[in-house]
Amino acid sequence: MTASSSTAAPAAGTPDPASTPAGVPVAAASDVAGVPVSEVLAMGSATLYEASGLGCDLDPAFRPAWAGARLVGRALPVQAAAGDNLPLHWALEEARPGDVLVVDAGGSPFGYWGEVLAVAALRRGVAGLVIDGGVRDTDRMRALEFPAFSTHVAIRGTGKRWPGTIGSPVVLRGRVVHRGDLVVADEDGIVVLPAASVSRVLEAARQRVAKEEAFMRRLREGELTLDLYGFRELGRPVVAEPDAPTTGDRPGDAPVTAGRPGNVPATGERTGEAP
Ligand SMILES: O=C([O-])CC(=O)C(=O)O
Ligand SMILES: [Mg+2]
Repeated sequence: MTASSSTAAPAAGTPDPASTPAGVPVAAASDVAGVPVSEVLAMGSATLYEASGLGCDLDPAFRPAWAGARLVGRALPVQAAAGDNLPLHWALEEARPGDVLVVDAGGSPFGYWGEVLAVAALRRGVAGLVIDGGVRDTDRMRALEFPAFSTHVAIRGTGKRWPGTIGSPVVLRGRVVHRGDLVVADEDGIVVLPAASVSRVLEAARQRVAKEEAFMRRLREGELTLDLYGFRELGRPVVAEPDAPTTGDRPGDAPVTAGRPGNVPATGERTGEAP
């Protein structure tokens, strides 16, 4: 399930230990609970989001710990206290191959996770980490090709006082994540799909990909998105002539060469300008 820009296609098998350049075992699989990993990664989070029709995106504050990180897996929700990563150590025992640890750590800037936990996670087939909190050792995680997504990169260490919860739903910045939801994360963002929606969303995403591929063939031949999508009826902008003079009064003023089209409301119009 782990994948990165340098891992073009996940190895076949569930899990199929491979070896990173660092010599650390990596679990990779061609599918997670029947979901084709390489196809889903190729679709990407944005296509899945659009195809889903669901409010399934996580807050854009979640970013990959290293460029090219991406993952597909089943959510294993973990609740941790601020500045305490004890539940993450327990979660590595609970996790099954193909799981993604989805951790609510309250958004605190601590180094909850790093190289040591990544090595342990890879050995157990964990597909990656999503944490509302901090990670560290990011260059080592890149070398390990362990995909981690977090709201902070932070070096401050954590305590071990509260073992937390594992497997109960967590709320990440307003989105509820249940155990077994499908998590897809890449550089565009993260989607969390309810398990019951996955086959419908994948089929809708396939149709969207096919439609966009057909559109892109036509765009390469010179057609415009305005016509392909039927956007012309939605309104026509005021377009200044390339050599039209500006008013010259204030820097940044747009050239004024045409009137307002009939379907644009007059509210917000600045006074004292040419019609
Ligand atoms: O030690 C920790 O708690 C987090 C960390 O840096 C690692 O896993 O390497
Ligand atoms: Mg460390």
